[in-house]
Amino acid sequence: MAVLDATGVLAAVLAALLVVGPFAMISCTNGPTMGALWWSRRRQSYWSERGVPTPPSLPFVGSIWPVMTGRKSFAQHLYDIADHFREHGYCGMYSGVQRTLLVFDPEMAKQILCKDFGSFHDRGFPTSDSDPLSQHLISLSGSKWRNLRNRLSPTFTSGKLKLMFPLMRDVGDQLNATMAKEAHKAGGEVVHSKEAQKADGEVDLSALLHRYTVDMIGSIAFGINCNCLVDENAEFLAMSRGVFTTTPAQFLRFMLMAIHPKLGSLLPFKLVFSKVHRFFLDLMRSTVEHREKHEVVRNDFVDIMMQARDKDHGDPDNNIALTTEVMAAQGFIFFVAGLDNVSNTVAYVVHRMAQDPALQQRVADEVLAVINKHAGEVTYEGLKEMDLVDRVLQEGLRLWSPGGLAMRKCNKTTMVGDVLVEKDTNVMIVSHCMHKNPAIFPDPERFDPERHTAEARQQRHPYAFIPFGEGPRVCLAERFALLEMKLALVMLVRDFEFARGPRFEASPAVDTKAFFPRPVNGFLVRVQNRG
Ligand code: HEM
Repeated sequence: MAVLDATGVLAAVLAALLVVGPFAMISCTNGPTMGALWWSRRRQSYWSERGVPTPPSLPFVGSIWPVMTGRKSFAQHLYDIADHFREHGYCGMYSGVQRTLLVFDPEMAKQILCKDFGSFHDRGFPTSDSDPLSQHLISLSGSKWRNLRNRLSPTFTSGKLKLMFPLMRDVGDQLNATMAKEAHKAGGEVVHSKEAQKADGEVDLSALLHRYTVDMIGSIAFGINCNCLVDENAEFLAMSRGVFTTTPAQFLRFMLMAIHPKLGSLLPFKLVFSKVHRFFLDLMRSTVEHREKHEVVRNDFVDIMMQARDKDHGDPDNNIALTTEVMAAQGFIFFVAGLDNVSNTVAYVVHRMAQDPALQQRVADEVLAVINKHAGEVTYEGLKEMDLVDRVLQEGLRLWSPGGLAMRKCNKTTMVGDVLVEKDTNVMIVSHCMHKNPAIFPDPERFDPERHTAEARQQRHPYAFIPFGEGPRVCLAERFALLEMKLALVMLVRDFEFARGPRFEASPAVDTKAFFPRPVNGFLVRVQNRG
């Protein structure tokens, strides 16, 4: 979300000055400053007064200074705090003067995400009528969220996924074809002969799989061919990068929102670039017009939204009208939630297998045996039979941790474990911390798909491994994401072998400024034809 560079740091400094500056200026006139400092300190003593451990905090800024200065991503900073208090199962922190409870105990997570969902049904993200792309499932609250979620839930049922699978497989075939070309370009000569392979033959899997996910969401969510796997300069690819890019002004708004939501939403610009904003609105408008005019039925996400729109009625306070803008917001959030998460998890898994030829061979054996059984085809049913493929992806989700946080805002004071969580407290379930807890996953940095057998799952708390969140607000597209990742992995492993090349990084550096984990130099692996 927040990609921060030198200009971003400038914005962070501006944000800090904006918050601290006025008080500093008043300091010349002392009395009010002392009052403001006292007020800030008072708010920041909330957790210690209740015996909840917290990291150190700065007046007005709270515990998020490393994020404001761009030294750490928001998620990484939270992971580090949670790790420090791991034995405790929870801790407090402050964003500005706003209190947040971090939870990394499976039983408390279960209570918040599921048992007491009625007290924690929102994430507390602001939405605004003047910013139509903000009105999506991730941000909406209360009955409007419930109403929309109920109407969009049928998008990814098993029946719908089976209908979509031929479209998905077309994108998978294209991934396979583009991998062959990319490896050839890189000097691998994979298509022709193993012997002809030159010294490097490396391909950046992160970039390639990003193109795959854009094409997949374009096809499934918008019913269009984005052509990113075929054409590196496709417009959609530029737009998808725009989704993850933040200007200093937008970063300023983001930081102000972290300090206080009302401060951020007062600013007169939107969270995403206006060019990107217009692109998604125009795309949804033209797609809907085309379908209405030509009576196209495609059984995809746009169809589901159009059918739901035609049934719109009832109390506007509880109902969200599916205008073209609101539909565009849902398509937009698929782009935010469904690209890097998926592409980098698959890339990470292949990268791990490049370091473990025996595991890679076992995965390939399973893939080839199941494809053989299904008359040489990659089928929906066949993918469901691939147990080891499933487990290596689960292990990738655990270690790469693309969805390491589930956010909630308490809407009704509730006792959680031994902590009284008062209304308006922000709550973050730090699943990443549970996924790396040696008491739950011994030797946690080891890549071991055996952790995900049915027996192993039965032996741990059901909320100890929750890469897609849990409860009524669990990831809407969990089944789709798993199928999409499986398909990509199968299409790669079926025809190619992966190994360490000259630029291989065993532990790739992760971008400290990206919201979702992202490798700074991509995932470079050497590729050759499967012999
Ligand atoms: C590896 C891939 C993915 C991971 C790890 C992931 C993870 C998550 C997590 C942790 C949440 C929050 C759950 C909670 O608060 O309890 C979430 C929510 C969501 N995800 Fe995903 N996700 C993935 C892929 C996708 C894809 C491909 C899409 C869309 C096509 C998507 C759409 C959504 C939506 C719309 C929500 C909000 C649900 C709601 O609030 O009702 N996700 N996801």
